Amino acid sequence: MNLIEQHASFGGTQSVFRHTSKTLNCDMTFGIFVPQHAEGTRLPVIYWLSGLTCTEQNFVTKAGAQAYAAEHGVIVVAPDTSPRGDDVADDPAYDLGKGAGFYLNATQAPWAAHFRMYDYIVDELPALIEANFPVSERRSIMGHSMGGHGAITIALKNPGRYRAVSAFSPIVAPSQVPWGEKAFAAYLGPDRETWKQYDATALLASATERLPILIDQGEADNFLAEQLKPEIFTAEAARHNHPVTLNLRLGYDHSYYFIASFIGTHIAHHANALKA
Ligand SMILES: N[C@@H](CCC(=O)N[C@@H](CSC=O)C(=O)NCC(=O)O)C(=O)O
Repeated sequence: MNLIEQHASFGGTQSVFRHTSKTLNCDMTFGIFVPQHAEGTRLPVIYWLSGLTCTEQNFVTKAGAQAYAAEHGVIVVAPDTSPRGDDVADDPAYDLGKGAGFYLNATQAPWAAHFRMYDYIVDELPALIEANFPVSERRSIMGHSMGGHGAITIALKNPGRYRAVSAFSPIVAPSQVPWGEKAFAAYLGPDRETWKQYDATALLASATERLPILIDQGEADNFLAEQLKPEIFTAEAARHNHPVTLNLRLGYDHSYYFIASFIGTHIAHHANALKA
């Protein structure tokens, strides 16, 4: 692991590291905020998953999470959104290939060689963090848009692994919206049955843990009607008695201005669950 940058922030440190990922078969970067803490203590950790076109930098520099993580004494890890490098397959469009890993394990050429973001986020990255930073086994997960899809699906597929899950403007029904249909067809192939394993709405029926899901959604979000459709998810959650809180925020769009406005309430929500 190599340190790329480090800054003092709210009494703690915001760093970016690079490491070689065996899962993704390439070098990856991630951001990590570690609050001030007593020597020898281990802190709970929140994993943040970013959206389309992002690297770790978008969250680290725009969300304003450090102040709240410092206040609550939680570590926050923000990985990149896809494998990177010259030999990694890509597409000219912003919603496929690099920057658009969709937090799944691709099965189709040319993607399958590197695009295994599901295994990276669930297994390799936490193992790396737990071996090198003062984290406890109390972990939670949150994300934005494509990263909200990642956070919710990963929590639903891994009962007992996360103590809280939340999302900003998540893609909750990828099999039913253009972003998801395009990415899932490319990464997983045309058989829609295989898509269900990464579709939050489809996963609700078989979930074995009813971990409450907190969602904040901007009402003025340009992607709301075509790509996000939270009403599909809340209706299915109600059918399965899965607790979902959907806060519709008047006037807010899809941007990090929205995330920064409510990241404090999400980190407080996670901290409560992580410390309970
Ligand atoms: N470039 C695209 C839209 C890209 C975009 O809005 N990306 C969002 C996430 S969207 C869902 O995953 C984002 O977080 N961007 C980074 C940022 O710093 O705002 C277009 O123009 O349509």
